[in-house]
This record gives sequence, C-alpha cells and structure tokens, in this order.
Amino acid sequence: MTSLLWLRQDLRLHDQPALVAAAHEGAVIPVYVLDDEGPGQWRIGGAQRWWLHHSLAALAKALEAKGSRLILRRGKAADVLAKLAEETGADRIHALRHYEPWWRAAEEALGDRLCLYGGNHLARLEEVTTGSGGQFRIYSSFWKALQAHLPPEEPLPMPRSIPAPDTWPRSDTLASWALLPAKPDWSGGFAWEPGEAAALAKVRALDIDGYDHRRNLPADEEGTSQLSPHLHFGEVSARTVWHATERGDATFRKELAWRDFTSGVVLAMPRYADENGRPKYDSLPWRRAPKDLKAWQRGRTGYPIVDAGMRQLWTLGWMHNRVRMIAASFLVKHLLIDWREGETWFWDCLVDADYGNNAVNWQWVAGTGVDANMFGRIMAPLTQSEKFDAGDYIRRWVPELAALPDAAIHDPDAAGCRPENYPAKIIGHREARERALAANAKVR
Ligand SMILES: Cc1cc2nc3c(=O)[nH]c(=O)nc-3n(C[C@H](O)[C@H](O)[C@H](O)COP(=O)(O)OP(=O)(O)OC[C@H]3O[C@@H](n4cnc5c(N)ncnc54)[C@H](O)[C@@H]3O)c2cc1C
Repeated sequence: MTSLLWLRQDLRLHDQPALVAAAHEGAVIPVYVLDDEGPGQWRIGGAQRWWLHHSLAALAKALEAKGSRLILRRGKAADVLAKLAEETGADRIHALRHYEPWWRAAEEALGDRLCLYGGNHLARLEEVTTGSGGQFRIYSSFWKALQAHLPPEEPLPMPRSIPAPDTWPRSDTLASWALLPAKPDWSGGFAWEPGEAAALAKVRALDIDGYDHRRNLPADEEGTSQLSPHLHFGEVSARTVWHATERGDATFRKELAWRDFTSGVVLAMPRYADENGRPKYDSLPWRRAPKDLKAWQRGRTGYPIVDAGMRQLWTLGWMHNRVRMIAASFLVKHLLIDWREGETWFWDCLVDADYGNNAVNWQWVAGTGVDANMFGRIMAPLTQSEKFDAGDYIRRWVPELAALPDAAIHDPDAAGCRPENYPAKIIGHREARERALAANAKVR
C-alpha cells in the first residue's frame, strides 16, 4: 500500500506519529503543499516564507538521507492532495492534527481517507475541556485542567528508514516558489538556522535556569529559548521540549503550555484573529491614523523601548516577549489604533507568526479578548523600560541613543538630551492615557 504523508507545521522526522503510521503501512510519499488560498488573509507572511524555504530545504535533505523525497506542490491543499492521491494510487493520507480554521476545513474536505494523529501539542485539546465540555477561555483554568494530561507522551524516535514508492510523482522545485526576498532582500539580519537538526541542537543546549526572572529582561539574549519559530514550524515537538526541560525552571513549561491554550481558543472561536472576543469592543472608537501606524512600524515613536522592539522585529523577525507586550499595548492604548493592524504587521514580520499565539496575545494585551478585560489597564512604557532594565537593549536596537547614560536612555525627551536624529514623543503618556480611557468609556 502507498500513502501520502501530509506535512504542514510539523516539518520533522522525529516524534512524527503520522510518519510512523504511514511507514508501517508501506510506501510513503511525503508532501508539502504551499496553500495561499485556504488561509486567505492569513496565508504565510513574508518573514515566514524565508524560514519556510530553509526549513523545507533541510527537510528534503533529511528525507533523502533516508532514501525518501519531499514532493512540493502548490494550490488549495485538499484539492492538491486529492489529485496527488489519485495520481499515485495512494489510499490514505496521514497527517498530524492542526487547529487553524483553514487546516480544519481542508481536513473535512479530505474525508475518510485522512488519518489524523496528535503530536503537535502537549495534549489532545479536544480532551482538555471545561466541565460543560467547552474549551477554556482563561489560561490559569486551562493550566489546572492540563495537569490531568501531563506529562505528555514520550517523543517517538525517528524511523530508521522510510519505504519509497516504485515511482515518484512530479515535484515543484523550491526555487520556483520564490519564497526568499529578492528586491530588496531584507533578511540580512535573520541570524537563524531553520530546520529540525538546528532545532534539536538548540533544545539540547537549552539552559532554563533562572528563566522565571530572566525571561523579563530583554537585554538578556539567552534569557528565553528562542524556540518559537522552530515550534511553530514543528521542527521540534512541544513534548520533546517538555521532556528535555523537565528538571529545569517550572515556569518555562507553563509558558510552553500557552501554545496549547491558544490553539484551544481558536478551536472554539475560529475567527478569533479577526473578531473581538468581547463583541462590545466593536463599538470602541479606534483612530484611523496611518502616520502614527507607520511611526510605530518603523520604530520612530519617540519611546525608546517601543522603538527598540519594533526595530528588533524588523531586523531579526522576532521580538522579546516583554517588549511585544509593551509595543502592542502602545499601539492599542497610546495610539488607539485597532489591535488588528498590529496583529497583521506582526504576521508579516515575525518568523514565529502563529495564528493562535498571535491573535490570543494581541487580544489579551488589548483587553478585547475572552480571557481578561484589561483595556482600562494602561501600561506605562517608560516605567516598564526602567523596571526591566532595558538600557542595553535600547543601545543595541536604537543606535542613535547608544551614547546616552542609563538615567537618560529610557526617556531622552524628559532628560533634555534627545539627539536630533531621534524623534520626539509621538504623544505624551498622560494625554494618551486619558484619550484611551475616554474611548473605553464609550464602549457599551
Ligand atoms: C502581541 C504579541 C504577539 C505574539 N505573537 C506570537 C506569535 O505570533 N507566535 C508565537 O509563537 N508567539 C507569539 N507571542 C508570544 C511570545 O511573545 C513568544 O512565543 C515568545 O516571545 C517566543 O520567544 P521564545 O521562544 O524565546 O519564548 P520562551 O519564553 O522561551 O517560551 C518557550 C515557548 O513557549 C511558547 N510561548 C511562550 N510564551 C507564550 C505566549 N505568551 N503565548 C503563546 N506561546 C508562548 C512559545 O512557543 C515559546 O517558543 C506573542 C506575544 C505578544 C505579546
């Protein structure tokens, strides 16, 4: 029997239950479908295309080392797979379960020939439910319920060999997909090594001692794992990471479980990336302010911590979590710009852009989501910057300010030493706070 192995955000050979099941049945045709139609607005963004190119190249090489191949096809996933199954005489399609709405629609269209397996999450999310059988909306309750499903299953080893079909179907070339940026090539600062081998090496070298404290310090480049793009593309499974860190700081595994939580939220509310979790926020009077939005995107708001984060995002395709919260809050509360504008920008710029993680975190910061009503809590970016000791972080990402002393770097305007080539604050904190609270008061 020949079957298809449909790889999506699980670009790995170890802890890959769909591969194990397919190889058990006979010849396996591994396939990746670049689907820009099904996800609509949420098709893979610019920074992730760069990552995807390198990750697929690494996967193809790993498959070849096992006597197999990676078949590349492009188009609407369910149609492409149905056609490929017909072409190759494949009876079944094996795949890991994903919760993005476009994947679930494709899975439904494929019907009975599709065999789905767990492996991308710590637990089967359909089983981590409230007393009434629904998905959790509050992380702390989710975490409590998840305990009954932990530890996650032990990861599966990589199969020794992968049975090949007698003849291979045609494949697109990776180059023909033009996933890498060309004119201009903005990826010069992407100091990442995509692919399963690099992801596993990173997990092996991971030191999470002191994570609970260090994760809040943006200048500490090793204070967090930087595994998010590897986890998003499934180059390493969450359960592999879990078991590798079982003896370390427990806070790390609690953060890792956020990924499961956000997938549960979009399982219950598939349009969570597009719609306020609390519908009453549909009446919030957002500002349409393209100049302010651009200043935020370019890292020219006059708030050094925000600007440092936005420039880190543009250069690396990644931003420290503490600064993501500060920058997101600044857009939504200080500039009163709809959270979906920020979510869309992140989607295009982040190498770890993830439907559930991005939407749930944006709505959490905005206070429009189902988990917490926080719109009225206005984060003070300058206080945050001082509290989390961001001086060296600002020096690295906002070179115009590099020569300023610690006492002045968080707020050069107030210290009276703002260099000419750095912008004045786009809005004062007190004024912004009052405007946001007044807008919130109009929400009914
Ligand atoms: C506005 C905003 C948008 C975000 N968008 C994304 C996104 O698109 N993709 C994404 O993966 N994360 C997103 N996050 C969550 C978080 O910032 C990143 O997961 C984290 O910074 C990745 O760095 P790390 O791998 O070093 O994390 P670590 O601190 O080492 O954590 C380990 C892993 O746990 C998971 N994790 C940790 N924190 C969170 C969290 N709050 N929510 C969900 N998963 C988490 C990630 O998979 C991460 O790789 C967003 C946060 C905010 C505030």
